[in-house]
Amino acid sequence: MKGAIGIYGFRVMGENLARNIESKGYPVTIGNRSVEVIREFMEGKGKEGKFIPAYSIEEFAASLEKPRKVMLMIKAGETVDLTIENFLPYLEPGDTLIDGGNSNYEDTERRVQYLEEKGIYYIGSGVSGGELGALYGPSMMPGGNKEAWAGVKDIFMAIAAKAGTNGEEPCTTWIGNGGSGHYVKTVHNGIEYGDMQLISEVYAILRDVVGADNEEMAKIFSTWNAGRLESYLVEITSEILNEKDETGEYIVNYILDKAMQKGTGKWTVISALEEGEPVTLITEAVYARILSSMKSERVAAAKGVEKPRSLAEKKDTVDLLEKALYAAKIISYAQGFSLMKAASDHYRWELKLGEIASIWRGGCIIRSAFLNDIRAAYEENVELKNLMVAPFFRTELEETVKGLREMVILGIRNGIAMPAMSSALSYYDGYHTENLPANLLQAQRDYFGAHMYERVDRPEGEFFHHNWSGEGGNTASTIYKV
Ligand SMILES: NC(=O)C1=CN([C@@H]2O[C@H](COP(=O)(O)OP(=O)(O)OC[C@H]3O[C@@H](n4cnc5c(N)ncnc54)[C@H](OP(=O)(O)O)[C@@H]3O)[C@@H](O)[C@H]2O)C=CC1
Ligand SMILES: O=C(CO)[C@H](O)[C@H](O)COP(=O)(O)O
Repeated sequence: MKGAIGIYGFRVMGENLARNIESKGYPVTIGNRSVEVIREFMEGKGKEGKFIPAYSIEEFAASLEKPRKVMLMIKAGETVDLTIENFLPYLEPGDTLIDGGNSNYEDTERRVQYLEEKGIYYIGSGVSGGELGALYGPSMMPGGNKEAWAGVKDIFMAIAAKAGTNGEEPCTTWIGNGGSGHYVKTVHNGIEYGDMQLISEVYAILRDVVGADNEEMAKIFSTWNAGRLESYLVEITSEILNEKDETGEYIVNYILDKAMQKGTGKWTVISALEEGEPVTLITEAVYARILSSMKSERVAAAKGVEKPRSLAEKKDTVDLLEKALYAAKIISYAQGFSLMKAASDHYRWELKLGEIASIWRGGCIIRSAFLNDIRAAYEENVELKNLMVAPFFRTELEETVKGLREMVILGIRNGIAMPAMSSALSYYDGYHTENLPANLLQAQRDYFGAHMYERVDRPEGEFFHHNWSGEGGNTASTIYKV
């Protein structure tokens, strides 16, 4: 028996993905740098299935059907470069290497080109869904060398989560060339950071202002999960809040409030700055994790600082929080999708935003009911500039932004940090403002540095300089961006 595909890297994601593939009838070669993991698996869960254990890279490559398909599920970074080098002596032109980890899209872009020169097809594929997603159906975002897609498409389609009314639409599609698959996964994770921060801010208001207990909060999230906020993250939040340990204590109450991160949120923000896209909510979500990690500084600073108290009526607040969460979520996705559009234009990836919304409906961490509405918005208008101005979302926001405004005010009145919600509101307000105060800012730039400005009574693109102090000359600085 030869492996139809090989999974190299056999921890949380690799093992579960391999079991998923095998359950669909494909024999799978399995390997890992530390081979004990493979031995243990073959003595346990792997005994019965069509798994082909490989205890060296040479054995791994030899056990695969040709042309070979090797999927790496390993730690991102230079580990991937090292592993590619280790595999190269055993691969032949026409073979395909897939990186299913959370790699940086720029690395993937480089690796696609590097391997193309050697005749090896390279796919950088985002895989989302965590442990259970990998096992029962993840969302997968493959991009890279298109010629390789035909060879792996059937396996990807078979193992991906299924969405849609009939549950028959696979949550995977070819994303585009170069590093586009990993780029889309990076933005997915950025949006994931945003969703998690928003939910955490709701939790802070419920816990610290409303005074709701874990059981009540779990019920609130569970009720929301039956409505327009239906999503995996809202669902698991309800379960997390209810979970007790063996002593009967709520586990979440004992978890240290220091958030960690592996880097994909940061990459989203770096890309947003490079593309000139105001992805403020995800940026704040990344900073919120960083601030949370400064636990000892926070503890010291908090001593003796009294929080303002402004109580709120429970029923009204819960209703307003639902609106706030929904509005902020729309705004966050508007930013994320706008970023993907900008990157797509920049890198000429031709990303199909409706399809991306579609494959995020199942399997992945940000799966939610409202991705159906996002898909519909892009189906209606592929050139949509911003989700907030799509007719459906415009109406939804008109109804819910009031809740967001009220909850940000409530947070401010109670000294609760609401970075994601307040940045969402500022973005919404800024985007819907005809006259921003940037005229004054432009005047300041021109005053101190002769950087020039455009005028409201002249066509855009025509630049002016004024000698504000009377002492400067008429020479203006040139217009450019570094
Ligand atoms: N966990 C999750 O929920 C998700 C993870 N991902 C991504 O999938 C990939 C795998 O994730 P996960 O299963 O959590 O595992 P980890 O991210 O913890 O990575 C561990 C794997 O990387 C291998 N590895 C580390 N260093 C090297 C090296 N120098 N050479 C060869 N192999 C090495 C390990 O081998 P060894 O056992 O020998 O140490 C092990 O197989 C990562 O890129 C991750 O970001 C994607 C979606 C969800
Ligand atoms: O890719 C994922 C889900 O889609 C991972 O779970 C992700 O790595 C989590 O990121 P972080 O550790 O930065 O919170």
